[in-house]
Amino acid sequence: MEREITLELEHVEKVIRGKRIIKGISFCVHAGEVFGFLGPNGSGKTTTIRMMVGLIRPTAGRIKVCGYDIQKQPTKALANVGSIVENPELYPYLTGMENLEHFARMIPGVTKEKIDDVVLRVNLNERIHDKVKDYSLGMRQRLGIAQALLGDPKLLILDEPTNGLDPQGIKELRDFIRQLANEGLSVFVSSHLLSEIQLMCDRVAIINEGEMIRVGEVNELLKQDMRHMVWYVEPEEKARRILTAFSHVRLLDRADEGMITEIAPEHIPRVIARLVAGGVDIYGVEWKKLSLEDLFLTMTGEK
Ligand SMILES: Nc1ncnc2c1ncn2[C@@H]1O[C@H](COP(=O)(O)OP(=O)(O)OP(=O)(O)O)[C@@H](O)[C@H]1O
Repeated sequence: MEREITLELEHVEKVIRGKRIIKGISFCVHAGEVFGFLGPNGSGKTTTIRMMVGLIRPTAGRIKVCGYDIQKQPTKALANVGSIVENPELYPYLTGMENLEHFARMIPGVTKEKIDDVVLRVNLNERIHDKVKDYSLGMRQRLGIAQALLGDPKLLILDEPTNGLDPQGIKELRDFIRQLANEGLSVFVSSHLLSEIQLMCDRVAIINEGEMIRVGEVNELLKQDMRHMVWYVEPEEKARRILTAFSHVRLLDRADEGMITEIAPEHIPRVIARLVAGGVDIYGVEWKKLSLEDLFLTMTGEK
Protein backbone atom coordinates (compact mmCIF):
# COMPACT_ATOMS: atom_id res chain seq x y z
CA MET A 1 0.00 0.00 0.00
CA GLU A 2 1.33 3.45 -0.95
CA ARG A 3 1.77 5.55 2.14
CA GLU A 4 0.62 9.12 2.16
CA ILE A 5 3.36 11.68 1.47
CA THR A 6 3.38 14.45 4.07
CA LEU A 7 6.46 16.36 2.95
CA GLU A 8 8.02 16.66 -0.47
CA LEU A 9 11.07 18.68 -1.48
CA GLU A 10 11.83 18.96 -5.18
CA HIS A 11 15.18 20.38 -6.31
CA VAL A 12 15.18 22.94 -3.52
CA GLU A 13 17.91 25.56 -3.67
CA LYS A 14 18.80 28.49 -1.47
CA VAL A 15 21.20 31.25 -2.32
CA ILE A 16 22.04 33.68 0.45
CA ARG A 17 24.08 36.75 -0.46
CA GLY A 18 25.34 35.18 -3.64
CA LYS A 19 26.33 31.92 -1.94
CA ARG A 20 24.62 28.67 -2.90
CA ILE A 21 23.90 27.21 0.52
CA ILE A 22 21.41 24.54 -0.53
CA LYS A 23 22.22 22.98 -3.87
CA GLY A 24 19.08 21.35 -5.23
CA ILE A 25 17.86 18.77 -2.73
CA SER A 26 14.88 16.43 -3.13
CA PHE A 27 13.23 13.88 -0.84
CA CYS A 28 9.83 12.76 0.49
CA VAL A 29 8.62 11.95 3.98
CA HIS A 30 5.70 9.53 4.50
CA ALA A 31 2.98 9.38 7.11
CA GLY A 32 3.96 7.40 10.21
CA GLU A 33 7.70 7.49 9.69
CA VAL A 34 10.52 9.03 11.66
CA PHE A 35 12.75 10.68 9.08
CA GLY A 36 16.28 11.75 9.92
CA PHE A 37 18.09 14.68 8.37
CA LEU A 38 21.75 14.03 8.98
CA GLY A 39 24.73 16.25 8.28
CA PRO A 40 27.68 17.88 10.00
CA ASN A 41 27.43 21.35 11.52
CA GLY A 42 27.10 23.97 8.82
CA SER A 43 25.91 21.51 6.15
CA GLY A 44 22.60 23.32 5.64
CA LYS A 45 20.11 21.49 7.85
CA THR A 46 18.71 24.54 9.61
CA THR A 47 18.51 26.51 6.36
CA THR A 48 16.50 23.67 4.79
CA ILE A 49 14.21 23.44 7.81
CA ARG A 50 13.66 27.20 7.81
CA MET A 51 12.40 26.84 4.25
CA MET A 52 10.16 23.91 5.24
CA VAL A 53 8.42 25.93 7.93
CA GLY A 54 8.02 29.03 5.78
CA LEU A 55 10.54 31.24 7.60
CA ILE A 56 12.57 31.79 4.42
CA ARG A 57 11.78 31.20 0.74
CA PRO A 58 13.60 28.74 -1.49
CA THR A 59 15.50 30.42 -4.31
CA ALA A 60 14.38 27.59 -6.60
CA GLY A 61 12.46 24.32 -6.36
CA ARG A 62 9.30 23.34 -4.56
CA ILE A 63 8.27 22.32 -1.06
CA LYS A 64 4.90 20.68 -0.50
CA VAL A 65 3.26 19.72 2.78
CA CYS A 66 0.35 17.28 2.48
CA GLY A 67 0.16 18.20 -1.20
CA TYR A 68 0.02 21.98 -0.64
CA ASP A 69 2.79 24.12 -2.05
CA ILE A 70 4.33 26.24 0.71
CA GLN A 71 4.77 29.19 -1.65
CA LYS A 72 1.38 29.03 -3.34
CA GLN A 73 -0.86 27.88 -0.48
CA PRO A 74 1.11 28.74 2.65
CA THR A 75 -1.83 28.75 5.05
CA LYS A 76 -3.03 25.28 4.04
CA ALA A 77 0.50 23.90 3.90
CA LEU A 78 1.64 25.29 7.23
CA ALA A 79 -1.58 24.27 9.00
CA ASN A 80 -0.22 20.72 8.73
CA VAL A 81 3.17 21.53 10.23
CA GLY A 82 4.15 21.63 13.90
CA SER A 83 7.74 22.53 14.63
CA ILE A 84 10.36 23.41 17.15
CA VAL A 85 13.04 25.10 15.14
CA GLU A 86 14.57 27.62 17.42
CA ASN A 87 14.13 27.06 21.17
CA PRO A 88 10.44 26.95 22.02
CA GLU A 89 9.11 30.22 23.42
CA LEU A 90 7.90 29.26 26.86
CA TYR A 91 6.95 31.48 29.78
CA PRO A 92 8.92 30.23 32.79
CA TYR A 93 6.68 31.81 35.43
CA LEU A 94 3.51 30.27 34.03
CA THR A 95 2.61 26.63 34.50
CA GLY A 96 2.84 24.19 31.61
CA MET A 97 -0.94 24.29 31.29
CA GLU A 98 -1.05 28.11 31.31
CA ASN A 99 1.58 28.15 28.57
CA LEU A 100 -0.49 25.78 26.45
CA GLU A 101 -3.69 27.76 27.06
CA HIS A 102 -1.86 30.89 26.00
CA PHE A 103 -0.67 29.36 22.74
CA ALA A 104 -4.01 27.66 22.12
CA ARG A 105 -5.69 31.08 21.94
CA MET A 106 -3.65 31.82 18.81
CA ILE A 107 -4.81 28.71 16.96
CA PRO A 108 -8.42 28.65 15.81
CA GLY A 109 -10.57 25.77 17.03
CA VAL A 110 -8.37 24.38 19.83
CA THR A 111 -10.61 23.03 22.59
CA LYS A 112 -9.88 22.27 26.25
CA GLU A 113 -10.12 18.56 25.35
CA LYS A 114 -7.46 19.06 22.69
CA ILE A 115 -5.12 20.63 25.24
CA ASP A 116 -5.68 17.75 27.68
CA ASP A 117 -5.09 15.31 24.85
CA VAL A 118 -1.69 16.77 23.87
CA VAL A 119 -0.64 16.88 27.53
CA LEU A 120 -1.32 13.16 27.75
CA ARG A 121 0.42 12.47 24.46
CA VAL A 122 3.63 14.12 25.66
CA ASN A 123 3.32 12.47 29.04
CA LEU A 124 3.35 15.65 31.10
CA ASN A 125 0.01 15.20 32.88
CA GLU A 126 1.56 14.81 36.33
CA ARG A 127 3.57 18.02 36.14
CA ILE A 128 1.43 20.19 33.89
CA HIS A 129 0.33 22.48 36.76
CA ASP A 130 3.92 23.18 37.88
CA LYS A 131 5.72 26.29 36.77
CA VAL A 132 7.87 25.80 33.70
CA LYS A 133 10.92 27.28 35.47
CA ASP A 134 10.98 24.09 37.56
CA TYR A 135 10.93 21.79 34.52
CA SER A 136 13.95 19.86 33.31
CA LEU A 137 15.16 20.55 29.79
CA GLY A 138 13.49 17.35 28.60
CA MET A 139 10.17 18.42 30.10
CA ARG A 140 10.42 21.86 28.51
CA GLN A 141 11.05 20.21 25.25
CA ARG A 142 8.02 17.99 25.61
CA LEU A 143 5.95 21.04 26.44
CA GLY A 144 7.32 22.63 23.28
CA ILE A 145 6.24 19.54 21.35
CA ALA A 146 2.81 19.67 23.03
CA GLN A 147 2.52 23.23 21.80
CA ALA A 148 3.52 22.14 18.29
CA LEU A 149 0.85 19.39 18.41
CA LEU A 150 -2.00 21.73 19.38
CA GLY A 151 -2.87 22.48 15.75
CA ASP A 152 -3.08 18.74 14.94
CA PRO A 153 -0.20 18.70 12.44
CA LYS A 154 0.54 15.79 10.12
CA LEU A 155 4.23 16.67 10.16
CA LEU A 156 6.32 17.44 13.23
CA ILE A 157 9.71 19.05 12.61
CA LEU A 158 12.37 18.99 15.31
CA ASP A 159 15.74 20.67 14.75
CA GLU A 160 18.51 18.91 16.71
CA PRO A 161 16.03 17.86 19.43
CA THR A 162 18.53 15.99 21.60
CA ASN A 163 20.87 18.97 22.02
CA GLY A 164 21.54 19.46 25.71
CA LEU A 165 19.58 16.39 26.87
CA ASP A 166 21.15 13.79 29.14
CA PRO A 167 21.15 10.11 28.05
CA GLN A 168 17.93 9.39 29.96
CA GLY A 169 16.26 12.42 28.36
CA ILE A 170 17.42 11.28 24.93
CA LYS A 171 15.98 7.81 25.46
CA GLU A 172 12.65 9.25 26.59
CA LEU A 173 12.54 11.55 23.59
CA ARG A 174 13.30 8.65 21.28
CA ASP A 175 10.49 6.50 22.71
CA PHE A 176 8.14 9.40 22.58
CA ILE A 177 8.96 10.24 18.95
CA ARG A 178 8.34 6.60 18.02
CA GLN A 179 4.99 6.68 19.76
CA LEU A 180 3.96 9.79 17.78
CA ALA A 181 4.98 8.08 14.53
CA ASN A 182 2.98 5.00 15.51
CA GLU A 183 -0.02 7.27 15.84
CA GLY A 184 0.47 8.21 12.17
CA LEU A 185 2.45 11.43 12.45
CA SER A 186 5.52 12.06 10.29
CA VAL A 187 8.38 13.16 12.50
CA PHE A 188 11.30 14.94 10.85
CA VAL A 189 14.40 15.10 13.04
CA SER A 190 17.68 16.80 12.20
CA SER A 191 20.94 15.78 13.81
CA HIS A 192 24.68 15.85 13.29
CA LEU A 193 25.01 12.57 15.21
CA LEU A 194 24.97 9.36 13.24
CA SER A 195 24.35 7.18 16.30
CA GLU A 196 21.27 9.15 17.18
CA ILE A 197 19.75 8.90 13.72
CA GLN A 198 20.52 5.20 13.67
CA LEU A 199 18.54 4.62 16.84
CA MET A 200 15.67 6.96 16.14
CA CYS A 201 14.83 6.96 12.45
CA ASP A 202 13.33 4.72 9.76
CA ARG A 203 14.78 6.60 6.83
CA VAL A 204 17.44 9.23 6.52
CA ALA A 205 18.57 11.94 4.14
CA ILE A 206 22.27 12.71 4.38
CA ILE A 207 23.42 16.21 3.51
CA ASN A 208 26.89 17.69 3.24
CA GLU A 209 27.83 21.21 2.15
CA GLY A 210 24.29 21.83 0.95
CA GLU A 211 24.24 18.73 -1.25
CA MET A 212 22.23 15.60 -0.79
CA ILE A 213 24.50 12.60 -0.53
CA ARG A 214 21.96 9.80 -0.02
CA VAL A 215 18.35 9.14 0.96
CA GLY A 216 17.13 5.76 2.11
CA GLU A 217 16.33 3.28 4.83
CA VAL A 218 18.61 3.73 7.81
CA ASN A 219 19.42 0.00 7.99
CA GLU A 220 20.20 -0.14 4.33
CA LEU A 221 22.44 2.94 4.25
CA LEU A 222 24.30 2.25 7.44
CA LYS A 223 24.86 -1.47 7.18
CA GLN A 224 28.48 -1.01 6.12
CA ASP A 225 28.83 -0.19 9.81
CA MET A 226 29.82 -3.79 10.43
CA ARG A 227 32.58 -3.86 7.91
CA HIS A 228 35.35 -1.87 9.52
CA MET A 229 37.53 -3.91 11.81
CA VAL A 230 40.32 -2.66 14.05
CA TRP A 231 43.26 -5.03 14.61
CA TYR A 232 45.57 -4.99 17.62
CA VAL A 233 48.48 -7.14 16.46
CA GLU A 234 52.23 -7.56 16.74
CA PRO A 235 54.33 -7.26 14.68
CA GLU A 236 52.20 -4.92 12.64
CA GLU A 237 54.32 -4.94 9.50
CA LYS A 238 54.02 -8.69 9.15
CA ALA A 239 50.26 -8.50 9.77
CA ARG A 240 49.93 -5.84 7.09
CA ARG A 241 51.67 -8.06 4.54
CA ILE A 242 49.40 -11.01 5.31
CA LEU A 243 46.24 -8.92 5.31
CA THR A 244 46.98 -7.22 2.02
CA ALA A 245 47.47 -10.62 0.38
CA PHE A 246 43.72 -11.30 0.81
CA SER A 247 41.79 -9.94 -2.14
CA HIS A 248 38.63 -9.33 -0.09
CA VAL A 249 40.37 -7.45 2.72
CA ARG A 250 41.12 -3.78 2.25
CA LEU A 251 43.57 -2.07 4.53
CA LEU A 252 42.56 1.50 5.28
CA ASP A 253 45.32 3.97 5.60
CA ARG A 254 44.55 5.70 8.88
CA ALA A 255 47.74 5.68 10.87
CA ASP A 256 46.30 7.62 13.79
CA GLU A 257 43.47 5.17 14.43
CA GLY A 258 45.41 1.88 14.43
CA MET A 259 45.22 -0.81 11.80
CA ILE A 260 41.78 -0.85 10.20
CA THR A 261 40.46 -3.11 7.49
CA GLU A 262 37.30 -3.26 5.48
CA ILE A 263 36.23 -6.86 5.65
CA ALA A 264 33.07 -8.97 5.48
CA PRO A 265 32.39 -10.96 8.67
CA GLU A 266 32.49 -14.33 6.89
CA HIS A 267 36.19 -13.87 6.03
CA ILE A 268 37.37 -13.17 9.56
CA PRO A 269 38.06 -16.72 10.86
CA ARG A 270 40.26 -17.52 7.84
CA VAL A 271 42.15 -14.25 8.12
CA ILE A 272 42.79 -14.79 11.82
CA ALA A 273 44.00 -18.34 11.19
CA ARG A 274 46.44 -17.05 8.56
CA LEU A 275 47.75 -14.33 10.82
CA VAL A 276 48.38 -16.80 13.63
CA ALA A 277 49.99 -19.32 11.26
CA GLY A 278 52.18 -16.49 9.97
CA GLY A 279 53.50 -15.78 13.47
CA VAL A 280 51.43 -12.69 14.26
CA ASP A 281 50.21 -12.26 17.84
CA ILE A 282 46.63 -11.03 18.04
CA TYR A 283 45.81 -9.00 21.12
CA GLY A 284 42.34 -8.01 20.02
CA VAL A 285 40.00 -7.37 17.13
CA GLU A 286 36.91 -5.18 17.23
CA TRP A 287 34.30 -3.74 14.96
CA LYS A 288 34.79 -0.04 14.57
CA LYS A 289 31.72 2.09 15.07
CA LEU A 290 31.15 4.10 11.95
CA SER A 291 31.35 7.85 12.45
CA LEU A 292 29.56 10.34 10.27
CA GLU A 293 32.93 11.23 8.83
CA ASP A 294 33.66 7.58 7.94
CA LEU A 295 30.26 7.34 6.35
CA PHE A 296 30.87 10.37 4.17
CA LEU A 297 34.25 9.00 3.14
CA THR A 298 32.71 5.63 2.27
CA MET A 299 29.83 7.18 0.38
CA THR A 300 31.86 9.65 -1.57
CA GLY A 301 34.46 6.94 -2.21
CA GLU A 302 37.51 9.03 -1.41
CA LYS A 303 39.14 6.91 1.20
N1 LIG B 1 21.73 34.17 6.68
C1 LIG B 1 22.88 33.63 6.29
N2 LIG B 1 23.84 34.39 5.70
C2 LIG B 1 24.99 33.84 5.28
N3 LIG B 1 25.31 32.55 5.43
C3 LIG B 1 24.41 31.75 6.02
C4 LIG B 1 23.14 32.24 6.47
N4 LIG B 1 22.46 31.21 7.01
C5 LIG B 1 23.26 30.12 6.90
N5 LIG B 1 24.43 30.45 6.30
C6 LIG B 1 25.55 29.51 6.00
O1 LIG B 1 24.99 28.37 5.39
C7 LIG B 1 25.63 27.18 5.81
C8 LIG B 1 24.61 26.22 6.35
O2 LIG B 1 24.10 26.67 7.60
P1 LIG B 1 23.00 25.91 8.45
O3 LIG B 1 22.79 26.69 9.70
O4 LIG B 1 21.84 25.64 7.60
O5 LIG B 1 23.73 24.55 8.76
P2 LIG B 1 23.34 23.40 9.78
O6 LIG B 1 23.55 22.13 9.05
O7 LIG B 1 22.01 23.66 10.35
O8 LIG B 1 24.43 23.53 10.88
P3 LIG B 1 24.27 23.64 12.45
O9 LIG B 1 23.99 22.25 12.90
O10 LIG B 1 25.60 24.16 12.87
O11 LIG B 1 23.15 24.62 12.69
C9 LIG B 1 26.68 27.61 6.81
O12 LIG B 1 27.90 27.67 6.14
C10 LIG B 1 26.22 28.98 7.24
O13 LIG B 1 27.33 29.77 7.60
